[in-house]
Amino acid sequence: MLALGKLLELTLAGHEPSAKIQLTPDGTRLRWLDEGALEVTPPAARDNGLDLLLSAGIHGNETAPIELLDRLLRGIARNELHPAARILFLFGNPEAMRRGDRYVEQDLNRLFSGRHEQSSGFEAIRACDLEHLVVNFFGKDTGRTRLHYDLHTAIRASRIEQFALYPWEEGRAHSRRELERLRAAGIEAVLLQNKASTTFSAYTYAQLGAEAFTLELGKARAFGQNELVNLDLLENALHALIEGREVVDGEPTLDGLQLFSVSREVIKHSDSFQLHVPADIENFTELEPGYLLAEDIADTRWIVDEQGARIIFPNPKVKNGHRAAILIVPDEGAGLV
Ligand SMILES: O=C(O)CCC(=O)N[C@@H](CCC(=O)O)C(=O)O
Ligand SMILES: [Zn+2]
Repeated sequence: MLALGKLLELTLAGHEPSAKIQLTPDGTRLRWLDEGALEVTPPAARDNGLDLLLSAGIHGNETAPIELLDRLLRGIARNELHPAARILFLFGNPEAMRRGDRYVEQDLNRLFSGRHEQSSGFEAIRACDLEHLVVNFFGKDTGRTRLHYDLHTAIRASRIEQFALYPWEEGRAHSRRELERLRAAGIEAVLLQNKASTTFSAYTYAQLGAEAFTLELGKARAFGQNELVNLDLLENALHALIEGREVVDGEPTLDGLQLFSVSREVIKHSDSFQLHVPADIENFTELEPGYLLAEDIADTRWIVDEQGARIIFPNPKVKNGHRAAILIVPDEGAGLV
């Protein structure tokens, strides 16, 4: 296998490869760009016009998606997968990956869309570097199709194990076709966002015009302990995207895909913040109207008043000013186009 196919090994070892460009026997070019960053270019005759950004390790301890990208890249470097798409593979936070931690100094996934300019330190520099890498990858050619999957795992167990978060931009509708593709890739639910955010997928969606998603793929575990997460459908879908084949097999449908929208984000304002849910509560647990969810300084209280409300990402340990939970409600999908 080509040495650049071992991007994960190189990244975990903190090694810069001596040969930065390698060609597979079928003419696919691999180019190492930076720590954890590798561009794949198919031969011109096979290029189908898709620019596919695949990222994982934005949170360093979320290993199942990192291992998935490693398998895809090795498949290409072994000449087993034959790309028709241009692809940028990114391991988001190499230092956090080496430490097995979510982040080093601060959450990288809160620093995009220029938010890094208001900050400093390790993750702020990395967010700026990642933005540059992606801008250069997508380039100025607006005739090509831009697609970004930012792969994650969640901190806690979930009643719906594999789900997507679909970013938001003023005046832009969410795409039914993209959701059909996600359904075929084993995604069971999609959360339609309704406000701007500083995550990586929100950046590529709103600033760079890509179709972009954060994919949550089970519970975060250490390297080599991901056998309980079945990513076969997603892996098949990514093989198809990479090779320029149709992901949806048969008639496209959203049947079985659960849609939600954000009702409220619970923001932690102070050290007095209290979240009144069991420590082991699962994502997508339903909360009854009247439930006192959280309290904070100045008698701030979050009481559930939505029918069919569910909670995701409850985390009272986030820094002040950050999101400590999201309350979501079922969505009919009326705004899809
Ligand atoms: O499990 C948790 O509590 C957090 C999981 C996580 O990191 N989720 C992403 C979602 C990104 C998005 O909103 O698109 C994050 O919070 O960064
Ligand atoms: Zn994550």
